[in-house]
Amino acid sequence: MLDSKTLTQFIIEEQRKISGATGEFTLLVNDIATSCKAISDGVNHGALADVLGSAESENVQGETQKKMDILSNDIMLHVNGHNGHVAAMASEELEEISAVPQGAKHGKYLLVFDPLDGSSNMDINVSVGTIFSVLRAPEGIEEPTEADFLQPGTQQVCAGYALYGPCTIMVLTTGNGVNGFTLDQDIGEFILTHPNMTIPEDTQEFAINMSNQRFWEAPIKRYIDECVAGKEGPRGKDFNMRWVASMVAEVHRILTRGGIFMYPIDSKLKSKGQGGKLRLMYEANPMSMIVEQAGGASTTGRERILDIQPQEIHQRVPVVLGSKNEVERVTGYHQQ
Ligand SMILES: O=P(O)(O)OC[C@H]1O[C@](O)(COP(=O)(O)O)[C@@H](O)[C@@H]1O
Ligand SMILES: [Mg+2]
Ligand SMILES: [Mg+2]
Repeated sequence: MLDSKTLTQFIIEEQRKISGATGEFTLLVNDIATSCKAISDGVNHGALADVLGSAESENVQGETQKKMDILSNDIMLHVNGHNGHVAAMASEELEEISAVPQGAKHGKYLLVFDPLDGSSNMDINVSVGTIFSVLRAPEGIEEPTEADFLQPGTQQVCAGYALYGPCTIMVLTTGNGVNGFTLDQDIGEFILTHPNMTIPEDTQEFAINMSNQRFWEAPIKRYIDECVAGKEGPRGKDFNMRWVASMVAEVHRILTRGGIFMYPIDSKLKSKGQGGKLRLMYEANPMSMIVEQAGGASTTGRERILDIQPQEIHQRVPVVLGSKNEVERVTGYHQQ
């Protein structure tokens, strides 16, 4: 085991290639990794600790928060807010952005995160995760505002997730490919186990919540009908289907064996005045950077997600991501 690289060693080596790197980014990634180790420990305790079930509160999305949503949010804020590497943070579980505590040193990064993704799976012991995105804070500004966070996904310095499944894995990119690290619970270190993850351009596996079928737009209906028609249909090949209801688990499966994941816009979401289900800043953007860095593609069905100019911190967008040729086919159907 000791001949494998730890996450910290890997990031230090990467940063050495960047002239002018101060080491602050390495320390930030270390803090995020520490946060995810603590969240992993919480998740793994399940009913042994008071982390299952709902809290008596709602988040800005109008969703009833799970106890683990709140605990993981507190962990991310506490661990990353006190070490002087971030200037401010934003979270799925907070309506407003969170400035670093009074008196704490301000760092040069902005941290955006979904502290617990797939939280509807927490009580049924199915994989959940944490998703994060790192942006640069505007220089010389003491108190960043929400507007400073509203940068297109192409401006991300780093994006990653931790998946709390049968084992805990952290996957991240700093713009030089995608690497995965498995948490060795014995030594408490993330170890490089999945170097240079890539997504095959073709796939025969799709993921979508089929129960929304009657609300879908025609291009999505056509694409899924053709997949379901299989060999006998215009695609001439059979497709398999998966739906874990944790975006982190879907994306990890796609990074591991290919696939296409879709949470498209539909008439039900539109009727609620929503631009999609998933959130741009802390779900779609970080996952899109990872997917593109692994050779895949990520669109709304109509445009590249990383090119979108964000309008507000909890903005929702349609998501179609994964194996390049399938994503391009779905996007093509939207243009016809
Ligand atoms: O409940 P549905 O329609 O299956 O949606 C599942 C999707 O919602 C999410 O759970 C939303 O994320 P949160 O759990 O962080 O709110 C995604 O992880 C997942 O892909
Ligand atoms: Mg989520
Ligand atoms: Mg969440």
